[in-house]
Amino acid sequence: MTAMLRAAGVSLSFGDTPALRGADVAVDEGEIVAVMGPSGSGKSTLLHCLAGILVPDSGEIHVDGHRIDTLGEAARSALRRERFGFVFQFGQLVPELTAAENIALPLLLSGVRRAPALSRAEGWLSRLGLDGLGGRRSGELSGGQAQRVALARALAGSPRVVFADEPTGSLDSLAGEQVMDLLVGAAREQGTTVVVVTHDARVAAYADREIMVRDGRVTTPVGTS
Ligand SMILES: Nc1ncnc2c1ncn2[C@@H]1O[C@H](COP(=O)(O)OP(=O)(O)OP(=O)(O)O)[C@@H](O)[C@H]1O
Repeated sequence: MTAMLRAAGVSLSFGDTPALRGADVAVDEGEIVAVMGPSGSGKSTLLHCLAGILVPDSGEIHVDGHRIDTLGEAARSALRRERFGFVFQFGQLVPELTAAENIALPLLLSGVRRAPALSRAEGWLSRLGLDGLGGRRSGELSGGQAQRVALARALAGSPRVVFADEPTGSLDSLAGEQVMDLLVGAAREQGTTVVVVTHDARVAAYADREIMVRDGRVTTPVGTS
């Protein structure tokens, strides 16, 4: 079976700082993988390479069997828009837009008309327990609510892969659990592949598999094969 995501011998430095040093990883379609490891070990950099945000200095990145690190910025940006969803630690909602408009934004950017995009956004709001909050702006939402809106925005376009970087890092444990329940539930239902960077063992427990990044390389955690 072709891996949905594959990094082979990926190295990347920021100036003199090596962030990745020959990282290898493969993630199957529909798999939920937690990326763990010490601070500064290269987890976010690996996620950004797999997602086509950063281009490695050497090595290869393949998505669904196609090499992407050789593509130009426009093609990688189209790939991200069409196939990937993103959730970051601090939601990163557009403050000028309402919750519903934030969720609808990627749909609008991919050519869905405003009315159906907003109606799909409302469907996600209801599914995530946010009925009635569609008209609020991000400053009028709690952290947990805003993060659920960010999750809906990531999922609304039915992406093949969701990349989440510390998605619960700014939340208390109850709100964090809600976000992970919703992310994992939706991913399982839609067969979405999920890569989640986390320091939190409770978040990693939602994953099918944990990978450990140390000193810019992927290692397998002790005690697993
Ligand atoms: N934009 C950047 N410019 C310069 N150095 C960077 C940049 N991004 C990351 N680094 C460096 O690359 C290394 C890996 O960073 P990365 O953010 O991937 O680690 P991480 O494992 O995700 O860390 P954390 O768990 O603290 O978020 C670190 O030494 C970091 O300081």
